[in-house]
Amino acid sequence: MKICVHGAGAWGTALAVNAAGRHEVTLWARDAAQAEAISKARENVRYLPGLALPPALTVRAGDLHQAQAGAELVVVATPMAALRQQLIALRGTTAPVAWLCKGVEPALDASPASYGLLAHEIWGQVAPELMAGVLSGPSFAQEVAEGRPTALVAASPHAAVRDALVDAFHGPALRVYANDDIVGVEVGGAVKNVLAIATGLCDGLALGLNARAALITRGLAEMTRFGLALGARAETFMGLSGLGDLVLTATGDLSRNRKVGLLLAQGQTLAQAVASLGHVAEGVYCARTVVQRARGLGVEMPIAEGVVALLDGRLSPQEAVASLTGRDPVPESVRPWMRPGRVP
Ligand SMILES: NC(=O)C1=CN([C@@H]2O[C@H](COP(=O)(O)OP(=O)(O)OC[C@H]3O[C@@H](n4cnc5c(N)ncnc54)[C@H](O)[C@@H]3O)[C@@H](O)[C@H]2O)C=CC1
Ligand SMILES: O=C(CO)COP(=O)(O)O
Repeated sequence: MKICVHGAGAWGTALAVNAAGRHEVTLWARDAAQAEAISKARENVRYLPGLALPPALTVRAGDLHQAQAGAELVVVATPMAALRQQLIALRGTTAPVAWLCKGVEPALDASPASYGLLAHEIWGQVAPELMAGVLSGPSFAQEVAEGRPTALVAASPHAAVRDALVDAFHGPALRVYANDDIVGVEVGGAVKNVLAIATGLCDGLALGLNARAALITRGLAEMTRFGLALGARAETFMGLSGLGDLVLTATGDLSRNRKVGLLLAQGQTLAQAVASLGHVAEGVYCARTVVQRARGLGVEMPIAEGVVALLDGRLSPQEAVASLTGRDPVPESVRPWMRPGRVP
């Protein structure tokens, strides 16, 4: 199978490396100098150091459509902030297209009517004619590149897209499950990043394992409520892109989002924490939008609200914790926490 991966960051490079042994893979970088450096060193020193690229993997820059000529699958591996422009650039592509980004597009402005979109909503807005979907699930790039066992989920309303993703990436160490609930899969991938900032903060403040388990469980309830209000299926949140990715990102020290929480707990400013990562931490950019959309839907997301107050500098780490521990008692069930008249 011929595959073209757009975006030579950590995740695009890792998946390209993984598939290169079985398929004809091209990794496209937007920056010609970056493509040349990767090609020469046969290593992505900037984003995935220490891993030799297989000889079969082609790295190139320049015209996107030339790079993907003849591809039977196109993978967009850029951060969420670049997805809109990538999908516009991909108009006219007849091969299945899948994005890997996990987030929500930042709102266009601060007005209540303007909210950020999930990836499939951007697709619907700018290039609905594409056969498209998302590949998500608990997967640190480093481990996938090293060939360690990993399970992903391919979600799309189009069976052809789900099948192409399974054909491309399902292999000896990488399992790819199919799901037609693209809303649920995308909500899981975006909200877990916000919750990982919260658990990073919790662990950085040494609040204990009980507190972390509470945050993960109640975080899953918030994620599910938000997803249900957007039309997702509840069972998706018990799957790879819900519980699976939440557990991985909230507890795994390879997570950039978790690292942001840990660094904020140490007293770093958000700007310092983000600068020290060298990679994108999508939770920083989508937390505000998630909360804004949840408010519009009448969905309560107290943990995400706490993260936004922390990121905005309205609450200190200790005050953000107090804003959660000091809440009035509520029932454990997911649905009653939705405001009246909004229960799906
Ligand atoms: N790294 C990981 O373990 C995983 C990351 N993801 C998601 O994949 C997405 C990408 O993450 P990473 O590769 O880790 O990010 P990264 O920070 O390692 O690299 C981002 C890459 O995107 C490129 N880029 C940025 N804007 C671009 C544009 N307009 N056009 C083309 N390329 C552009 C950058 O040059 C860079 O190569 C994020 O949404 C992330 O949440 C999902 C699963 C695993
Ligand atoms: O999405 C990921 C793992 O599934 C990567 O998480 P981070 O972006 O927090 O590193």
